[in-house]
Amino acid sequence: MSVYLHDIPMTEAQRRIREALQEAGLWQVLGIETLPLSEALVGRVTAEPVWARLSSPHYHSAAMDGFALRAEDTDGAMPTAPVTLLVGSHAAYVDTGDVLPEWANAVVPIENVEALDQNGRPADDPRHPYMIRLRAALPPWTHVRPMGEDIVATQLVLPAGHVLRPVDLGAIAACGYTDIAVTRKPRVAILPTGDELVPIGTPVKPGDIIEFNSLVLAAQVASWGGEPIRYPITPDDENLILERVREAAQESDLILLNAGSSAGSEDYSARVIERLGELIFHGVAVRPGHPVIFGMIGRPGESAGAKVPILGVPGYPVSAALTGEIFVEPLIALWTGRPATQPEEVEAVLTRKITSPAGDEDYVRVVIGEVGGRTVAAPLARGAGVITSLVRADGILVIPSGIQGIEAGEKVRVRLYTSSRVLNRTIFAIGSHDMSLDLLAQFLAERGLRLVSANVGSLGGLIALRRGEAHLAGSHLLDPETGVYNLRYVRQYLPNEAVMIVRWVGREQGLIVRPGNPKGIKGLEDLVRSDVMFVNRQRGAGTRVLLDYHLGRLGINSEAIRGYQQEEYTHLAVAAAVASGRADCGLGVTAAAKALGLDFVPLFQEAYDLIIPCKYLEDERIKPVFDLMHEPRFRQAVAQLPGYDVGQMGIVVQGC
Ligand SMILES: Nc1nc2c(c(=O)[nH]1)N[C@H]1C(S)=C(S)[C@@H](COP(=O)(O)OP(=O)(O)OC[C@H]3O[C@@H](n4cnc5c(N)ncnc54)[C@H](O)[C@@H]3O)O[C@H]1N2
Ligand code: MOO
Repeated sequence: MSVYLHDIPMTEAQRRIREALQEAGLWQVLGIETLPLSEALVGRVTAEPVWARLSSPHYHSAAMDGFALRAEDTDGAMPTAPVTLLVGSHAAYVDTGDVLPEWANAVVPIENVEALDQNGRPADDPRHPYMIRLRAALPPWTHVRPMGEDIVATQLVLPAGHVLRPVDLGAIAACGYTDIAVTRKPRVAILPTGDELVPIGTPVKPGDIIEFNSLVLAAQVASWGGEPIRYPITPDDENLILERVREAAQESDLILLNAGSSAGSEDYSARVIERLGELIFHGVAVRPGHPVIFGMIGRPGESAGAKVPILGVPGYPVSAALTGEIFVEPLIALWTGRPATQPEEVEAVLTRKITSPAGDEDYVRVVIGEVGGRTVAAPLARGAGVITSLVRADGILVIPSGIQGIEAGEKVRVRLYTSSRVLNRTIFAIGSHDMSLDLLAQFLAERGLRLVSANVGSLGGLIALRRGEAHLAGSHLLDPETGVYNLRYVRQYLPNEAVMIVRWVGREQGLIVRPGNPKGIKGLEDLVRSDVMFVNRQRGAGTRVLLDYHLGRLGINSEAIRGYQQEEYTHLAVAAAVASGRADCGLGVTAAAKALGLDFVPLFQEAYDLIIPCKYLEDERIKPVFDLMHEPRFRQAVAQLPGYDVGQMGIVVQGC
């Protein structure tokens, strides 16, 4: 039977991995080594319990600088009836940590005694007086650290399977050890493959992909307690890949063969594994990451039984990173003898409907906020190539394989990447994205706050506010009848919610044209020229509304515009259409033209407002947003963005 790209359920994949490793004698800790405590052992796992050899302290020790004495000798001491003790026979000076004299059982701090000379006058050297006078009695063992206060010899200090932290090393040394038995770090070979890959730092041309999966996988392996070995890029050549894998099998405990896992003409991973050993599965019903491969190959130069597990890690960066989390982390946990990581989970309300492929376990990246007493989760981009979806993610929502989707408003469980404490310091914005919000996020971070934004367009933002799922929404919806921004839409979509509309920025919209503006395009009037090809935004986009509004005012019939029907979904996609020559111009923001080195014909200033429910105006998280609107340093930073105007920032369009 061919196992080639046939998805099996996750539990079946886990079972096959376990059985293959059990058979190879690898379903256990890989090895134990005894290392000096002076080596960097933080993150290593104890291989055996640590039983104290010594007590700590291992003698009765003074806990204060002062005088050791017998507590009984101070009985009856009072402010009006002091007790005097002779130094030498009844009291002895000690520093903190000194051995307590055999005969003593308490220490009085030096500042609590009168140090006197033979004549009862203050002594010249208070540490070596003739006698001391006390005006309070001391109970026995006052200011003494008795032997074993910290650790009693024979006591369990740390169990086996414990991940060492800096403080643990101190306790181990204190209880009499110089070295410790820890589990061996699994060596994980990481082999990036692909003709299109170029090393980090190489100037790129179209088709080149900066090789970074090996960087991510290596960092994951190191952070989980393994020892990564990164190999150079191997081109898409079956024999070269085979040679590299063979080489890696000699020096590693696990091989991660990256990319070439799917069904493309140059996807060799499965074949290479078959040639070197046994292909155990190819395809698991998880998204992203479904073409993952697992096999066992022989270890060259060793007995026939010696095997090395190999994972074919899918090439798409999100798939690669998640494959690390799902498959590699538990193996490193097993081999190092620690429990697998159990992420903290929260229950959250989903802000947007998501669909999921039937039969697959689906890993949806989400951002999370605490809004109006509820925890809400907004899904991020789903593409397996969108590494920033993992960078931005606060957690992962796993949709089980039997479920084909989840409706907005349903409760879901999310595995957290971000600590739940941080979520309380998060402002959750849903709506139209604007670059100035990225700056706002930076300035808020200086104040210990996090701004998380989910970009769903202006209208989507108003709907999120209506459902109580955001603290604020950015919006730039023009009313074609009045030429006023946002007001009418807010009344229409939020009839029962008191909200403030505050002007945030003015943004320049204009025509994105090729460098040097070869067609001499000056305004919307030029769109009807027979030699001009236009590219449009999709219906419902704020920019499309703006275009139609101005065409109407100028009396231009959209049917006369060549390319009016060509629709793109983002500013950057419009710019890309112009850059490639598919269109001569399109309406968009300055920044999109700049990003692709294009020219820009400024036409209109549009308003981008923040819509904030009145009930959040007093929220500790929202106040700094208003402070920043008036802070010169912030206004200046926004004004420096190309095509931005902050002249009206902070003006209240509709108050509470
Ligand atoms: N006919 C099918 N095609 C694909 C399937 C399928 O089931 N049938 N699955 C898709 C899925 S899902 C994934 S995931 C990918 C897996 O692809 P491969 O493992 O074969 O990897 P490539 O095609 O070589 O690369 C995919 C993508 O990732 C980039 N990449 C690869 N390595 C690196 C690296 N080290 N650093 C950064 N980026 C990397 C590569 O350039 C590609 O853009 O297959 C789908 N196709
Ligand atoms: O399922 Mo593929 O693994 O990322 O998109």
